[in-house]
Amino acid sequence: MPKTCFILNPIAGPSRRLDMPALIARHFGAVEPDYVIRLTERAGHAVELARAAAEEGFRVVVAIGGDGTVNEVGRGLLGTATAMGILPQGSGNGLARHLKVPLALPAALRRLTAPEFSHMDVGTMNGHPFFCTAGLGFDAHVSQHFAQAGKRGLSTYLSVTLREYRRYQPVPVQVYLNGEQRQTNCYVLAFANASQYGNNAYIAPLADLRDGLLDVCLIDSLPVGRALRVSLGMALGNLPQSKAAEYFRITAGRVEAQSPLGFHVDGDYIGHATTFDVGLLPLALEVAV
Ligand SMILES: Nc1ncnc2c1ncn2[C@@H]1O[C@H](COP(=O)(O)OP(=O)(O)OP(=O)(O)O)[C@@H](O)[C@H]1O
Repeated sequence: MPKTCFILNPIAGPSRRLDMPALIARHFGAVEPDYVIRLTERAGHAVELARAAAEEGFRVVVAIGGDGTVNEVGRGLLGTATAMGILPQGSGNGLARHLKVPLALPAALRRLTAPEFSHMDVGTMNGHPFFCTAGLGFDAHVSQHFAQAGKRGLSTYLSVTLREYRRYQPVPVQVYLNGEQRQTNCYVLAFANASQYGNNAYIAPLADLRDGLLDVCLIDSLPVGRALRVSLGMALGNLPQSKAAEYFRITAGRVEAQSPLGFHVDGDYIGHATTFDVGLLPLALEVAV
């Protein structure tokens, strides 16, 4: 059993009152255990906790939460010899689903007692690492308003999405991908390292965590008929075939927006900017799943 540090985000996901220490003890042992559990106290704290655990020599640091927690733990572990595990406790759990981590906690914990180790690519957006997806436009706009909603969970997310759909206006952008330049509107410009946003919403179903490439999904406008095709395509995992979105594969890209545009990494709204540099760090993070 690898020496493991669990980092628990107590606010992630739909509120549940699980006795996590007892569940972990059942699988990892309660007598002289070779693991610790540490709770985050604020946003950003998991980066520091993960980095400290790597310095203490833990072989695996497990993020207990959703993609925001995974992002923080992953950032803390970049450049260290410690692997990241995931106990999915978020609302969307995009990376966990992509990596086929069991969503049922007992099964996920069992796997962590003897995990498989491998490396995955890491994306960067204006220097912010991402493990699942990053994006500009409507999805970032929704992340921003979701963060301000005061409530979390899927139903809040869906109601914010519908409300903001009626208000959102796309922004003209210059996009530089694979040495080609194009002028377009950015309704959604998603950069996918993993295939989905979470909740099996497949924005880039062919994305591969180990191919050294980011899959780019461009949607330049979203009238109602196309919005329905995009939603269905994301749910069925056949958005590329539906022709409701355009796809590219890149190792690096740049976007220049005519006016400030919001961006997110791994579902968390970061801020607004007018230039965006996107890159990839091949196989930069070790994962234990
Ligand atoms: N103790 C804390 N108090 C407040 N916020 C926290 C705390 N610990 C972590 N956070 C923040 O909580 C945010 C949400 O966490 P996370 O993304 O893991 O859950 P989620 O949004 O429910 O799941 P998903 O991203 O899979 O939908 C993260 O951005 C993180 O920075």
